[in-house]
Amino acid sequence: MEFSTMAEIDPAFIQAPEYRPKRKVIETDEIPVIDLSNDTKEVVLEIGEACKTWGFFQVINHGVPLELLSRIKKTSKEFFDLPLEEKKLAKRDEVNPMGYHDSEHTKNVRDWKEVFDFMAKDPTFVPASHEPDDTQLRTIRNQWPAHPPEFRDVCEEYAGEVEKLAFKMLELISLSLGLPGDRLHGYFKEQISFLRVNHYPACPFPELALGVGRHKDGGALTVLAQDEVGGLEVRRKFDGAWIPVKPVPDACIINLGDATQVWSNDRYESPEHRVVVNSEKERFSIPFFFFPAHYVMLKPLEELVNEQNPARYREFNWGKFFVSRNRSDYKKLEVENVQIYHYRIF
Ligand SMILES: O=C(O)CCC(=O)C(=O)O
Ligand SMILES: [Fe+2]
Repeated sequence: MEFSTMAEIDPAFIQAPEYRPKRKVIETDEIPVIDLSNDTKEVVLEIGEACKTWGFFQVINHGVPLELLSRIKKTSKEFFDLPLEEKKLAKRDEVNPMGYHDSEHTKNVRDWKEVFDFMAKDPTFVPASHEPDDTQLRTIRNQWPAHPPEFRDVCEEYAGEVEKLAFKMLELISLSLGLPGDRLHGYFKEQISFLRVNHYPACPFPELALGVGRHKDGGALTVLAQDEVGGLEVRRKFDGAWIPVKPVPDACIINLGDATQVWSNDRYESPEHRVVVNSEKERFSIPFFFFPAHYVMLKPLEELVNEQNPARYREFNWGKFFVSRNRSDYKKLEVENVQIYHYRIF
Protein backbone atom coordinates (compact mmCIF):
# COMPACT_ATOMS: atom_id res chain seq x y z
CA MET A 1 0.00 0.00 0.00
CA GLU A 2 1.25 3.48 -0.82
CA PHE A 3 1.22 5.78 2.20
CA SER A 4 0.01 8.77 0.22
CA THR A 5 -3.13 7.12 -1.12
CA MET A 6 -4.34 5.80 2.23
CA ALA A 7 -7.86 7.11 2.81
CA GLU A 8 -8.28 5.54 6.21
CA ILE A 9 -5.47 4.89 8.61
CA ASP A 10 -4.21 1.33 8.89
CA PRO A 11 -4.57 0.49 12.63
CA ALA A 12 -0.93 -0.69 12.65
CA PHE A 13 0.11 3.00 12.64
CA ILE A 14 -2.08 4.16 15.53
CA GLN A 15 -0.20 5.17 18.66
CA ALA A 16 -1.71 4.50 22.10
CA PRO A 17 -3.45 7.69 23.31
CA GLU A 18 -0.65 8.58 25.78
CA TYR A 19 1.95 8.56 22.99
CA ARG A 20 0.05 10.60 20.42
CA PRO A 21 1.54 13.99 19.66
CA LYS A 22 -0.15 17.05 21.15
CA ARG A 23 -1.42 19.68 18.77
CA LYS A 24 0.29 22.45 20.67
CA VAL A 25 4.02 22.38 20.08
CA ILE A 26 6.41 23.95 22.58
CA GLU A 27 8.54 26.59 20.84
CA THR A 28 11.99 26.97 22.37
CA ASP A 29 15.59 27.48 21.36
CA GLU A 30 16.97 25.55 24.30
CA ILE A 31 18.81 22.85 22.36
CA PRO A 32 22.38 24.12 21.94
CA VAL A 33 23.96 24.93 18.58
CA ILE A 34 27.74 24.54 18.88
CA ASP A 35 30.23 26.06 16.46
CA LEU A 36 33.04 23.53 15.99
CA SER A 37 35.34 26.18 14.52
CA ASN A 38 35.67 27.81 17.96
CA ASP A 39 38.55 27.18 20.34
CA THR A 40 38.62 23.47 21.30
CA LYS A 41 38.58 24.12 25.07
CA GLU A 42 35.44 26.19 24.75
CA VAL A 43 33.81 23.65 22.43
CA VAL A 44 34.56 20.82 24.89
CA LEU A 45 32.91 22.76 27.73
CA GLU A 46 29.83 23.47 25.61
CA ILE A 47 29.60 19.83 24.56
CA GLY A 48 29.93 18.61 28.15
CA GLU A 49 27.09 20.91 29.20
CA ALA A 50 24.89 19.90 26.24
CA CYS A 51 25.52 16.20 26.90
CA LYS A 52 24.57 16.53 30.57
CA THR A 53 21.43 18.56 29.98
CA TRP A 54 20.09 17.18 26.72
CA GLY A 55 22.20 14.47 25.15
CA PHE A 56 21.20 16.36 21.99
CA PHE A 57 22.80 19.33 20.24
CA GLN A 58 23.51 20.68 16.77
CA VAL A 59 26.93 21.46 15.31
CA ILE A 60 27.89 23.97 12.63
CA ASN A 61 31.22 24.28 10.80
CA HIS A 62 31.36 20.50 11.19
CA GLY A 63 33.49 19.73 8.13
CA VAL A 64 30.94 17.67 6.17
CA PRO A 65 30.92 19.47 2.78
CA LEU A 66 27.65 21.37 2.41
CA GLU A 67 27.46 20.61 -1.30
CA LEU A 68 27.61 16.89 -0.45
CA LEU A 69 24.76 17.34 2.02
CA SER A 70 22.67 18.92 -0.76
CA ARG A 71 23.63 16.15 -3.19
CA ILE A 72 22.59 13.35 -0.82
CA LYS A 73 19.29 15.10 -0.05
CA LYS A 74 18.60 15.49 -3.79
CA THR A 75 19.40 11.91 -4.74
CA SER A 76 17.40 10.58 -1.76
CA LYS A 77 14.32 12.44 -2.91
CA GLU A 78 14.79 11.08 -6.44
CA PHE A 79 15.03 7.55 -5.05
CA PHE A 80 11.90 7.79 -2.90
CA ASP A 81 9.99 9.42 -5.78
CA LEU A 82 10.38 6.18 -7.79
CA PRO A 83 7.38 3.84 -8.09
CA LEU A 84 7.07 1.41 -5.18
CA GLU A 85 7.76 -1.63 -7.42
CA GLU A 86 11.05 -0.12 -8.46
CA LYS A 87 12.12 0.71 -4.90
CA LYS A 88 11.22 -2.84 -3.91
CA LEU A 89 13.86 -4.18 -6.29
CA ALA A 90 16.32 -3.17 -3.54
CA LYS A 91 14.08 -4.39 -0.73
CA ARG A 92 15.50 -5.67 2.52
CA ASP A 93 14.46 -9.08 3.82
CA GLU A 94 15.42 -11.50 6.58
CA VAL A 95 18.53 -12.57 4.65
CA ASN A 96 19.76 -9.12 3.67
CA PRO A 97 18.85 -6.49 6.27
CA MET A 98 20.12 -3.60 4.12
CA GLY A 99 18.16 -1.76 1.42
CA TYR A 100 14.64 -0.37 1.04
CA HIS A 101 11.97 -0.99 3.67
CA ASP A 102 8.55 0.55 4.23
CA SER A 103 7.17 -1.15 7.29
CA GLU A 104 9.46 -0.46 10.19
CA HIS A 105 8.02 -0.74 13.69
CA THR A 106 9.13 1.04 16.86
CA LYS A 107 7.82 -0.57 20.04
CA ASN A 108 5.45 -2.63 17.90
CA VAL A 109 3.67 0.33 16.29
CA ARG A 110 4.30 0.94 12.61
CA ASP A 111 6.26 4.09 11.72
CA TRP A 112 4.94 6.48 9.05
CA LYS A 113 8.06 6.36 6.93
CA GLU A 114 10.04 4.48 4.32
CA VAL A 115 13.79 3.98 4.63
CA PHE A 116 16.90 2.95 2.76
CA ASP A 117 19.65 1.41 4.93
CA PHE A 118 23.31 0.77 4.14
CA MET A 119 26.34 -0.19 6.20
CA ALA A 120 29.20 2.28 6.51
CA LYS A 121 31.62 -0.60 5.75
CA ASP A 122 30.91 -3.24 3.14
CA PRO A 123 31.17 -6.04 4.21
CA THR A 124 30.33 -5.74 7.92
CA PHE A 125 30.44 -8.68 10.35
CA VAL A 126 27.84 -9.08 13.08
CA PRO A 127 26.74 -11.97 15.32
CA ALA A 128 24.60 -14.49 13.43
CA SER A 129 21.95 -14.51 16.16
CA HIS A 130 21.03 -12.97 19.48
CA GLU A 131 21.47 -16.35 21.25
CA PRO A 132 24.23 -15.90 23.85
CA ASP A 133 25.99 -19.20 23.05
CA ASP A 134 26.00 -18.80 19.27
CA THR A 135 29.50 -17.60 18.31
CA GLN A 136 28.82 -17.61 14.56
CA LEU A 137 29.09 -14.39 12.61
CA ARG A 138 27.23 -13.30 9.56
CA THR A 139 28.30 -11.00 6.78
CA ILE A 140 26.15 -8.03 5.86
CA ARG A 141 26.55 -6.54 2.39
CA ASN A 142 24.92 -3.50 0.94
CA GLN A 143 22.51 -3.63 -1.97
CA TRP A 144 22.02 -0.62 -4.21
CA PRO A 145 19.22 0.47 -6.52
CA ALA A 146 19.99 1.01 -10.21
CA HIS A 147 18.20 4.39 -10.03
CA PRO A 148 19.04 7.15 -9.48
CA PRO A 149 22.39 6.21 -11.09
CA GLU A 150 24.49 8.40 -8.75
CA PHE A 151 22.69 7.22 -5.58
CA ARG A 152 25.34 4.70 -4.55
CA ASP A 153 28.36 6.99 -5.11
CA VAL A 154 26.79 9.89 -3.26
CA CYS A 155 25.77 7.68 -0.33
CA GLU A 156 29.26 6.15 -0.08
CA GLU A 157 30.95 9.54 -0.29
CA TYR A 158 28.63 10.87 2.41
CA ALA A 159 29.35 7.87 4.66
CA GLY A 160 33.09 8.62 4.45
CA GLU A 161 32.66 12.29 5.38
CA VAL A 162 30.11 11.81 8.15
CA GLU A 163 32.32 9.11 9.70
CA LYS A 164 35.10 11.70 10.11
CA LEU A 165 32.67 13.95 11.94
CA ALA A 166 31.56 11.03 14.14
CA PHE A 167 35.19 10.36 15.18
CA LYS A 168 35.65 14.06 15.89
CA MET A 169 32.56 14.07 18.10
CA LEU A 170 33.79 10.94 19.88
CA GLU A 171 37.03 12.75 20.64
CA LEU A 172 35.28 15.89 21.92
CA ILE A 173 32.91 13.82 24.05
CA SER A 174 35.85 11.85 25.53
CA LEU A 175 37.61 15.13 26.36
CA SER A 176 34.43 16.45 27.94
CA LEU A 177 34.46 13.42 30.28
CA GLY A 178 38.03 14.26 31.31
CA LEU A 179 39.47 11.37 29.26
CA PRO A 180 42.15 11.37 26.55
CA GLY A 181 40.70 12.37 23.17
CA ASP A 182 41.36 8.94 21.65
CA ARG A 183 40.10 6.94 24.65
CA LEU A 184 37.16 5.39 22.78
CA HIS A 185 38.55 5.13 19.26
CA GLY A 186 39.81 1.55 19.62
CA TYR A 187 36.24 0.24 20.01
CA PHE A 188 35.48 1.31 16.42
CA LYS A 189 38.22 -0.57 14.54
CA GLU A 190 35.63 -2.87 13.00
CA GLN A 191 32.67 -0.62 13.53
CA ILE A 192 29.21 -1.88 12.58
CA SER A 193 27.88 1.63 11.89
CA PHE A 194 25.07 2.04 9.41
CA LEU A 195 23.28 4.87 7.66
CA ARG A 196 19.61 5.31 6.99
CA VAL A 197 17.91 7.59 4.53
CA ASN A 198 14.47 8.37 5.99
CA HIS A 199 11.48 9.60 4.01
CA TYR A 200 8.43 10.65 6.00
CA PRO A 201 5.59 11.16 3.50
CA ALA A 202 2.99 13.82 4.30
CA CYS A 203 0.49 12.14 6.63
CA PRO A 204 -3.27 12.76 6.70
CA PHE A 205 -3.38 11.49 10.31
CA PRO A 206 -0.60 13.41 12.13
CA GLU A 207 -2.47 13.27 15.43
CA LEU A 208 -2.61 9.44 15.44
CA ALA A 209 0.66 8.27 13.88
CA LEU A 210 4.36 9.06 14.36
CA GLY A 211 7.20 9.09 11.84
CA VAL A 212 9.30 7.25 14.42
CA GLY A 213 7.91 6.26 17.80
CA ARG A 214 9.74 7.24 20.99
CA HIS A 215 13.05 5.42 21.32
CA LYS A 216 16.71 5.74 22.25
CA ASP A 217 19.53 5.15 19.78
CA GLY A 218 21.74 2.21 20.66
CA GLY A 219 25.30 3.09 19.71
CA ALA A 220 27.87 5.67 20.77
CA LEU A 221 26.25 8.61 19.02
CA THR A 222 24.17 9.50 15.99
CA VAL A 223 24.99 12.21 13.45
CA LEU A 224 21.80 13.33 11.73
CA ALA A 225 21.25 15.56 8.71
CA GLN A 226 17.69 16.84 8.42
CA ASP A 227 15.92 19.10 5.94
CA GLU A 228 14.05 22.32 6.75
CA VAL A 229 10.69 20.73 7.55
CA GLY A 230 11.20 19.74 11.20
CA GLY A 231 9.46 17.04 13.24
CA LEU A 232 12.22 15.57 15.39
CA GLU A 233 11.46 15.98 19.10
CA VAL A 234 13.51 15.20 22.20
CA ARG A 235 12.10 14.44 25.61
CA ARG A 236 13.11 17.08 28.13
CA LYS A 237 14.48 15.41 31.25
CA PHE A 238 12.99 17.52 34.01
CA ASP A 239 9.35 17.50 32.89
CA GLY A 240 9.10 14.90 30.12
CA ALA A 241 7.86 17.52 27.59
CA TRP A 242 8.59 16.86 23.91
CA ILE A 243 10.84 19.65 22.58
CA PRO A 244 11.30 20.15 18.81
CA VAL A 245 14.85 20.11 17.44
CA LYS A 246 14.51 23.10 15.14
CA PRO A 247 16.09 22.83 11.72
CA VAL A 248 19.21 25.02 11.58
CA PRO A 249 20.50 25.52 8.01
CA ASP A 250 23.69 23.53 7.30
CA ALA A 251 23.87 22.06 10.81
CA CYS A 252 24.21 18.42 11.77
CA ILE A 253 22.40 17.10 14.83
CA ILE A 254 24.32 14.97 17.32
CA ASN A 255 22.61 12.76 19.86
CA LEU A 256 24.15 10.37 22.33
CA GLY A 257 23.31 6.68 22.32
CA ASP A 258 23.11 3.89 24.87
CA ALA A 259 26.80 2.90 24.62
CA THR A 260 27.87 6.38 25.74
CA GLN A 261 25.41 6.23 28.62
CA VAL A 262 27.01 2.97 29.78
CA TRP A 263 30.63 4.11 29.23
CA SER A 264 29.97 7.34 31.14
CA ASN A 265 28.21 5.42 33.94
CA ASP A 266 25.12 7.62 33.55
CA ARG A 267 26.96 10.96 33.58
CA TYR A 268 25.48 11.31 30.14
CA GLU A 269 22.16 9.77 29.16
CA SER A 270 20.88 8.47 25.87
CA PRO A 271 17.94 10.79 25.22
CA GLU A 272 14.51 9.60 24.22
CA HIS A 273 13.32 11.08 20.94
CA ARG A 274 10.64 10.65 18.28
CA VAL A 275 9.51 12.13 14.97
CA VAL A 276 6.10 13.71 14.42
CA VAL A 277 4.64 13.85 10.92
CA ASN A 278 3.15 16.68 9.00
CA SER A 279 -0.13 16.73 7.05
CA GLU A 280 1.26 18.96 4.30
CA LYS A 281 4.95 18.35 3.89
CA GLU A 282 7.07 15.32 3.37
CA ARG A 283 10.38 15.24 5.26
CA PHE A 284 13.82 13.69 4.69
CA SER A 285 16.52 12.92 7.23
CA ILE A 286 19.76 10.92 7.17
CA PRO A 287 21.14 9.46 10.40
CA PHE A 288 24.58 7.89 10.73
CA PHE A 289 24.47 5.44 13.64
CA PHE A 290 28.01 5.23 15.00
CA PHE A 291 28.29 1.68 16.36
CA PRO A 292 31.31 -0.07 17.96
CA ALA A 293 32.70 -3.40 16.67
CA HIS A 294 30.48 -6.42 17.44
CA TYR A 295 32.99 -7.96 19.88
CA VAL A 296 33.16 -4.90 22.15
CA MET A 297 32.05 -5.58 25.71
CA LEU A 298 30.21 -2.54 27.04
CA LYS A 299 30.65 -1.47 30.66
CA PRO A 300 31.29 1.77 32.53
CA LEU A 301 34.84 3.05 31.88
CA GLU A 302 37.20 2.25 34.74
CA GLU A 303 38.37 5.86 34.93
CA LEU A 304 34.81 6.97 35.66
CA VAL A 305 33.98 4.54 38.48
CA ASN A 306 35.24 4.44 42.04
CA GLU A 307 33.99 3.49 45.50
CA GLN A 308 31.68 6.51 45.76
CA ASN A 309 30.48 6.03 42.22
CA PRO A 310 30.42 2.29 41.49
CA ALA A 311 29.61 0.81 38.09
CA ARG A 312 25.89 0.94 37.44
CA TYR A 313 25.90 -1.62 34.62
CA ARG A 314 27.22 -5.12 34.33
CA GLU A 315 29.30 -5.90 31.27
CA PHE A 316 27.48 -7.02 28.13
CA ASN A 317 28.33 -7.74 24.53
CA TRP A 318 27.49 -4.91 22.16
CA GLY A 319 27.04 -7.16 19.09
CA LYS A 320 24.43 -9.35 20.79
CA PHE A 321 22.66 -6.23 22.06
CA PHE A 322 22.60 -4.83 18.50
CA VAL A 323 21.21 -8.06 17.04
CA SER A 324 18.51 -8.39 19.73
CA ARG A 325 17.45 -4.80 19.16
CA ASN A 326 17.13 -5.30 15.44
CA ARG A 327 15.01 -8.43 15.63
CA SER A 328 11.91 -6.36 16.19
CA ASP A 329 12.52 -4.39 12.98
CA TYR A 330 11.62 -7.38 10.81
CA LYS A 331 8.59 -8.60 12.64
CA LYS A 332 6.44 -7.66 15.54
CA LEU A 333 7.65 -9.37 18.69
CA GLU A 334 5.56 -10.29 21.65
CA VAL A 335 8.37 -9.52 24.06
CA GLU A 336 9.83 -6.16 24.98
CA ASN A 337 12.87 -5.14 22.99
CA VAL A 338 16.16 -5.34 24.89
CA GLN A 339 17.13 -2.06 26.60
CA ILE A 340 20.24 -1.06 28.54
CA TYR A 341 18.34 -0.85 31.80
CA HIS A 342 18.15 -4.66 31.65
CA TYR A 343 21.90 -4.58 32.45
CA ARG A 344 21.60 -2.12 35.29
CA ILE A 345 23.01 -3.22 38.62
CA PHE A 346 20.97 -0.75 40.68
O1 LIG B 1 14.36 11.55 11.34
C1 LIG B 1 14.84 11.96 12.39
O2 LIG B 1 14.93 13.17 12.62
C2 LIG B 1 15.34 11.02 13.45
C3 LIG B 1 15.20 9.58 13.13
C4 LIG B 1 15.60 8.70 14.27
O3 LIG B 1 15.53 9.06 15.42
C5 LIG B 1 16.13 7.36 13.99
O4 LIG B 1 16.04 6.93 12.82
O5 LIG B 1 16.66 6.74 14.93
FE1 LIG C 1 16.73 7.79 16.71
